[in-house]
Amino acid sequence: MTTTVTLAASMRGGTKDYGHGDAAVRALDGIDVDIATAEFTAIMGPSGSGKSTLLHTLAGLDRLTAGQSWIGETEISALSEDKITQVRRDKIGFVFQAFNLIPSLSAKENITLPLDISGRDIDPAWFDEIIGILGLGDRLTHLPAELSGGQQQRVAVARALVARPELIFADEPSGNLDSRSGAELLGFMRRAVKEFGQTIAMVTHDPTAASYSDRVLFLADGRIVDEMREPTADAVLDRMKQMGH
Ligand SMILES: Nc1ncnc2c1ncn2[C@@H]1O[C@H](COP(=O)(O)OP(=O)(O)OP(=O)(O)O)[C@@H](O)[C@H]1O
Repeated sequence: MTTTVTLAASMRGGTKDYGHGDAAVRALDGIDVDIATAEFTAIMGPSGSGKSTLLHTLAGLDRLTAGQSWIGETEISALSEDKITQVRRDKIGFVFQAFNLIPSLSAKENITLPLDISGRDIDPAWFDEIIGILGLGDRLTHLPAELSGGQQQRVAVARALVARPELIFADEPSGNLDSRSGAELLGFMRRAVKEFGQTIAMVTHDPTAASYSDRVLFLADGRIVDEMREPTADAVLDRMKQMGH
């Protein structure tokens, strides 16, 4: 029996240089990677190994110097900035450490902003489900400044999920949270993958956070040097130690 894996994102020969001459840094050095649909992928590696650069170039927030990358079937490395912006808006949700909530908008307005911007309707049942699972029902009229860090982060997750993006990119999503809120958030992300078929790619330094994923990619010096399926926190920690982290 053969099974076809659908790809939510991929990269071939991904190379990214910053700066010029003596100051030049090769942040990505010929990366080949596939992000399968309905899978939770964690990206780990020492500081400066290229994790954020990989996430940003996969998401079309930054351009490769050489090589190709795709979101679904669309080769974004071949598109103009305007077209990339459109692909990002239509297909991608972001959960970054700086929550990027708009201070003057309520939690609910922040959550529905991506749909409002792209002129799409809100699916009320889906909205209610996300809000229920994230426990934000009694916080929807609050401004971000009136919410705890954990609640703000959950608003950012709800905003990323509400448009049912094909792919969510997360950069240290639990980084600013206490361990209980972090575990809740990661548990929810895992549920979104298992129960709703959401695809998530997440950068993290934390072996426990990585253990919520289906697959960990290990980066070193801009290259993928290893991967691990069904990771446990201990196995990830051992691997990181071997890498001299
Ligand atoms: N805008 C930039 N200009 C110049 N160099 C950069 C830029 N962004 C990243 N770099 C360099 O590229 C390399 C990879 O950086 P990147 O942020 O992707 O690593 P990382 O693995 O995410 O690191 P960390 O875990 O510390 O966040 C580093 O050497 C970094 O100094």
